[in-house]
Amino acid sequence: MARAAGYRLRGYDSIGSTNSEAIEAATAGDLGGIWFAARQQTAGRGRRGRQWESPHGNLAATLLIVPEADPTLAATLGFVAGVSLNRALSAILPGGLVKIGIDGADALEGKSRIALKWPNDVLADGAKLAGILLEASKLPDGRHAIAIGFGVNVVAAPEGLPYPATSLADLGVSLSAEDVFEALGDAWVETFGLWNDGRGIGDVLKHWRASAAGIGAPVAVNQNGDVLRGIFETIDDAGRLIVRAEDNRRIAITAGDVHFGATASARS
Ligand SMILES: O=C(O)CCCC[C@@H]1SC[C@@H]2NC(=O)N[C@@H]21
Repeated sequence: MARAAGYRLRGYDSIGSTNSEAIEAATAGDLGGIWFAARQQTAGRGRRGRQWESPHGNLAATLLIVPEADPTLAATLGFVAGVSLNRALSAILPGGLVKIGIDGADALEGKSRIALKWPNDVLADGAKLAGILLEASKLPDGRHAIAIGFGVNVVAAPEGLPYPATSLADLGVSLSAEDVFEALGDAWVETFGLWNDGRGIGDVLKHWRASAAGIGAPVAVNQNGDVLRGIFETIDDAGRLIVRAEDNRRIAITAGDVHFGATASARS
């Protein structure tokens, strides 16, 4: 892999899972500021215990960091990851570029082809292009090592999923995983600076909301088989999904699978 602005880099041609490698390194006392990037994963992991396909040529990269922020704030790094990936991919995809000023939604210009889907997906033209998996491991000194895993479908998208998926190649972009990694590394440094040990989470969330898919639209949220239907109102300042339920209750959701549309089913 090419370059990892501001961090150490461990590159692999093929590996089981960059997230597993990062957590193992942290457990062995390697304390962060390291990117683990691979051209292929043989045991890639997705959210909620799912498998993540990482054929040769797609990007699999994990950043291992040990933030000073407390664990609740550290969990908001998923939004830093989403905003970073959104910035990197919006700059890469023709017609994907949207100018987002530091003040968030007010500075949004035009409409991007790239959107963020709560909690951790990146969509292109409505289909899943990339996913993020955030995992934490408690260190002996009480701090938490955070592994932030990014999977981007660069050359191929998985088939047979219950939702649409796409790749940069499908979208007519012929870039390498190295190119995408470089763009992601730069966008991460910028967005992580904005996060500022958690003090800037409000600004990060403004950016996230400005690129969010489905705000104001019908949504179905599947929480381990329980399905909540309503209108997706916003993401609150803790990063929770706020749904106005059909019985008018305002419900804050911390985990679940989201499906958009008036006929949103609760497929995962
Ligand atoms: O959408 C999801 O379910 C999250 C996918 C996260 C995949 C990435 S690829 C790099 C890192 N290593 C893994 O095993 N998973 C994450």
